[in-house]
Amino acid sequence: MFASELGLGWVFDQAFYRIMQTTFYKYQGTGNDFVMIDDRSESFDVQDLALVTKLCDRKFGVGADGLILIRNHPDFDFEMIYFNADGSQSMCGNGARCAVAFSGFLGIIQVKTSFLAVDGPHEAILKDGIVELLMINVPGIEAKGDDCFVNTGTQHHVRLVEDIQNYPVFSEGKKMRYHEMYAPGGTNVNFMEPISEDEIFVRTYERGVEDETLSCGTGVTAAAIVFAQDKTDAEVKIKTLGGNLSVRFHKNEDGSMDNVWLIGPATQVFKGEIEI
Ligand SMILES: N[C@@H](CCC[C@H](N)C(=O)O)C(=O)O
Repeated sequence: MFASELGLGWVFDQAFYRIMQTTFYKYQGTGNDFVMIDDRSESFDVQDLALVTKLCDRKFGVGADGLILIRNHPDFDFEMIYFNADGSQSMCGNGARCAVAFSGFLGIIQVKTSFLAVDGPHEAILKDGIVELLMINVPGIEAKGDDCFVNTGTQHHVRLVEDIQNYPVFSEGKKMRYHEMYAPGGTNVNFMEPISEDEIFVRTYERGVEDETLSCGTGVTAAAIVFAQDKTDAEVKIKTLGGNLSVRFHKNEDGSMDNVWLIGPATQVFKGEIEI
């Protein structure tokens, strides 16, 4: 209802309307796209999952694979709060790279940053539109039949396949995403094919989007770790449907990984106003 309907007049209508407006930005990292909101005022209601799903809806909202809030934190440059398109929360590698680029745009950070995400603290370097993101340490690779499972801040099943361009990512991904061994939370599902001795192609079915996305940062990190598991210091190039990324890591004697870096572009696409 407008204020004028309450007899308060046009001036109050304008004030009331402005209060409802929030600026958002759209970012993409190798085609994984996000609604990005500077929420340092903490005015976004994080309990309002219907609003998150509405904003991410590609027909009725802005349209995105996820929504990210940037908030202040006493011990870090900023905190990233990430929601999948269905309102669930997790770590997001491409989202974190976009959050770093957005924080640079907002003037919160310059080149180096340390910020907090749901899986813990991260460091990153922002230079010429490329974000190098330090991921959490990875405890190791678990065998899952012929496939593998790796936690790179969130859950990832990884399968080696042939002819990846024609692989049924949606149907096979959906099967593993809901497989009983991952119940009740489920998992993201990645399919990878080696291109050369240091390059792979990766396609991902993403939990929370419930579809294949053009790229998944934590997913390609998991795939790179499986691919180069025999190396002590690895550098893997990755092609996705949405562009190119790279991952480097150090493998310890106990099978764990540290110094895990995800590297690639993060780009602002447009800016708009929404009523929330
Ligand atoms: N696209 C993300 C992964 C998002 C998290 C995932 N959907 C989950 O529920 O774990 C990325 O770039 O890492």
